[in-house]
Amino acid sequence: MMLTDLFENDDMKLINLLPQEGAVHYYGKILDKATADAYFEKCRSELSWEHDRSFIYGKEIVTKRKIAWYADELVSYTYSGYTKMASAWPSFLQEIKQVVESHCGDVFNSCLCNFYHSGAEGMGWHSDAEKDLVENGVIAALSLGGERKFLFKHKGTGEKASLVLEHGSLLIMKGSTQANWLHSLPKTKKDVEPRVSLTFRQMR
Ligand SMILES: O=C(O)CCC(=O)C(=O)O
Ligand SMILES: [Fe+2]
Repeated sequence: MMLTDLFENDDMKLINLLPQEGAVHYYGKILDKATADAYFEKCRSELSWEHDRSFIYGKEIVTKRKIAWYADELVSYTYSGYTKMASAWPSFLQEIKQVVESHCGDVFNSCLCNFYHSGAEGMGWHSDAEKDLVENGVIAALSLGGERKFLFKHKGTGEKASLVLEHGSLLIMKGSTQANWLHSLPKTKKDVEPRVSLTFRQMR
């Protein structure tokens, strides 16, 4: 490595987990355990969790996983035949948003929160490139609770990458990641603790 390479990035521990056509940075644990524990508990008890619903091939799908959605403006968005309304930010979630923003240097105006009760719940292969999101925008995912594996698969070559999302950790997906890669949170037979992910997003 040349000396100049060391200075290309302010934060030297950051390496791109994707080999091509996108950028995924894992910051590791950005919260100490006590703070992460307290935020997990607040999220679990205070966010307005609902099952996610969609219509796929004319059939209504209700997820076991629960979601909650917050945004600067109380916008709604429609996908798969359902219109969802954003809620106003609880102050502790805004506090977390600021911590996340201070780490990655990007600014977010919404947060989709996921609650996985156990390893029997996960999220299948998808990318987050809805038309309501800024094109090639940044998504920052803060993980709280049980550790889970997270996978990436290239849409063209099928190439894979994976990592473990720890309690209190931050993962950033940016650039052309959503255009070129799918990601998933696989279900697991392991006895894992409940998990919350806070996915901060940039909406148009
Ligand atoms: O739970 C996670 O860490 C990721 C969830 C996800 O991919 C999403 O909300 O789009
Ligand atoms: Fe996603």
